[in-house]
Amino acid sequence: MASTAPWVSEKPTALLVLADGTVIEGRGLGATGQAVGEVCFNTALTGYQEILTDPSYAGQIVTFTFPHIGNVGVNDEDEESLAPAARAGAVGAIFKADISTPSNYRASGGLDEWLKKRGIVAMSGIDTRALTVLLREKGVADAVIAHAPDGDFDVEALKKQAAGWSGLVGLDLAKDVTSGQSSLWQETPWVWDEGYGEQDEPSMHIVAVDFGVKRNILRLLAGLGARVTVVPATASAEDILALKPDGIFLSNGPGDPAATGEYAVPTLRELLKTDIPIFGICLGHQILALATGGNTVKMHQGHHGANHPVKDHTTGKVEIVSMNHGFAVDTASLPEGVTETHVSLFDGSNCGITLVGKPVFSVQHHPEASPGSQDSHYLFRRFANLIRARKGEPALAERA
Ligand SMILES: NC(=O)CC[C@H](N)C(=O)O
Repeated sequence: MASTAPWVSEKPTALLVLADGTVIEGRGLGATGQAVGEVCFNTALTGYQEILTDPSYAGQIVTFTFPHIGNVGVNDEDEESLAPAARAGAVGAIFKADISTPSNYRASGGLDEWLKKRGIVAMSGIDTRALTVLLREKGVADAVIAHAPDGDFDVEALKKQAAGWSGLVGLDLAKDVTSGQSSLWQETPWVWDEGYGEQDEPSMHIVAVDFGVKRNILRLLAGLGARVTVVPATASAEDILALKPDGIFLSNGPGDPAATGEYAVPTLRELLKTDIPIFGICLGHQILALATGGNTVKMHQGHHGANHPVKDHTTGKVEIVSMNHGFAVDTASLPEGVTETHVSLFDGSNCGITLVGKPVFSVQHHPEASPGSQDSHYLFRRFANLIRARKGEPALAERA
């Protein structure tokens, strides 16, 4: 099937080629060349820069259901990835409307230039509603997004490339985006130095295992009054414990949790033998579930948005959250001693667990709210309270 959007009358300068041979034409934006990845749709109305720089999107091409993306430009603070390289984040982006001139007091530049600089291949002028319907019906798709300003494409080669890609199942991508593990950036361990939030003197030490950590998570951990040391995804339990943490944080990250779990699960099982509080988000949640003996499964279309309802069974409250995951913890696989704490009200899938009698819990969604509502910020205070309880300090109010 070839589909040309009615408003594209010129020669297409970008193609999205799905593994099943579907070819969708549009206007090229951002980096030229091509990128292979899994196409998913994100329903957030805001936060496109946070979304595109979320390292959990490595290996993925994001199509935005909101039609007008780019109108507030880009700035340095909204960058979620700590690594400057393109591969620490989405590899491709799909928009309905062309990018307009940025209009916002925070903007330091335009989205198109930024996409180019970051190496993200993008396209506009396509019917993103039709593409979303297709992804909802058939599930997320392996694809190639290609941008050639002269409009010359070898469509057959692109089809072959899309069909030949392995897909995300079985892929450990955390090792590619974690700090210290690649030539991307930082030596590890390193200490977060963008401020301690509310207090000058840190009162606790949190070691964050970086599977592709987002900047706003580190900001919020520091905001608890913590000194935060970041270690690579492959850090051993010995390395982590040598840092004498008061709490251990397991970050979000890209790829298949079972693949990353091959090295992360044995480490975590060692850490679970201690009484140190542990908090996991997204990939960190999935790895915790795997460490307890549970399973993860690939989802049909995943959850990607900033408007998902999740229920916290421990309080009975519903929170509106940011989501970005394509794998999920299989609730039925959770062993005795693991309690489900949160559930998605969209499809009933698992969104949180706690280990009975242990100061250990994790959630599937993104309580750092980047982008998205701040309903789940209380989870950071819940973590701080576990650490404070172990130190004999009084609890903070969970909800501000
Ligand atoms: N945001 C995340 O950490 C995503 C976790 C995992 N890569 C998934 O897609 O389910």
